[in-house]
Amino acid sequence: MALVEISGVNKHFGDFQALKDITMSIDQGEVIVVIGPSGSGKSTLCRAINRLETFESGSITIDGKELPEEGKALAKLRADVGMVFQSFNLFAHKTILENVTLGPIKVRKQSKAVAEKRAMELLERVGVEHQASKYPAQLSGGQQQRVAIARSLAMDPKVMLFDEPTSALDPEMINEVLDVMTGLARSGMTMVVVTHEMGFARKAADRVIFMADGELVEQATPEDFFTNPQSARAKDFLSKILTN
Ligand SMILES: Nc1ncnc2c1ncn2[C@@H]1O[C@H](COP(=O)(O)OP(=O)(O)OP(=O)(O)O)[C@@H](O)[C@H]1O
Repeated sequence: MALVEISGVNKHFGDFQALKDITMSIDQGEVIVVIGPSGSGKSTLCRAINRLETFESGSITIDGKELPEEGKALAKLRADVGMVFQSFNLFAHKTILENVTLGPIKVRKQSKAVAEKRAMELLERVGVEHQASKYPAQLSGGQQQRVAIARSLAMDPKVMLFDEPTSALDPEMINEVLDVMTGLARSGMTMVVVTHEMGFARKAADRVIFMADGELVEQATPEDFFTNPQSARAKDFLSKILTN
């Protein structure tokens, strides 16, 4: 069975249909990169996977379990699904180390010593271990986003969702975050990444999902998608981003 099963998902904002009958599955260890024009529903799909967005019909299961709509079960599910946003969403009044240990201590009931040891390993993995005692505002955007990745990893998620993780970064910081994500992809983490970074899609994706107008239009390996897109909409999208 696939780790994530998305089946017939429909989502409206008022009269506007943002997701149209989305069906797809994600295997353990698979890296999915979701691309498509602005407003095509990529973020909405990503957010539906951990119920930051509700949807009217269809189902999403993670590890065979249907997503609960609210309450403790939903909190547990969210702990299993790491999410990294465009805005880093770190706690401003907590140190970097506290940002990473908070979830494991509160939700996973780890001791402070265990949580701190693991947090330091993760901060080292993303290259910001020397910043552990600082506060988020003292770090660059790229460093803060790497802390956000470490914070998600500290919860030992089954799947990691990234919603345009480099869009808010200055150009020189984009690669340092993408390098961390590429390492994570190669380590076997199951990942769904919404991004406009086509280089990352080519390098790290097992499968590219192309969305347009709320539909899942195409899915293929990056090599097939970028060299031989099938639909007119994908060809049009690629011709625009290649000429920009
Ligand atoms: N909370 C909301 N209320 C109303 N409309 C919304 C809301 N969130 C998203 N939408 C609309 O749904 C559509 C899909 O939005 P979504 O953010 O999923 O697109 P996207 O493909 O991620 O776009 P981008 O690449 O620009 O981030 C857009 O037309 C957007 O305006």
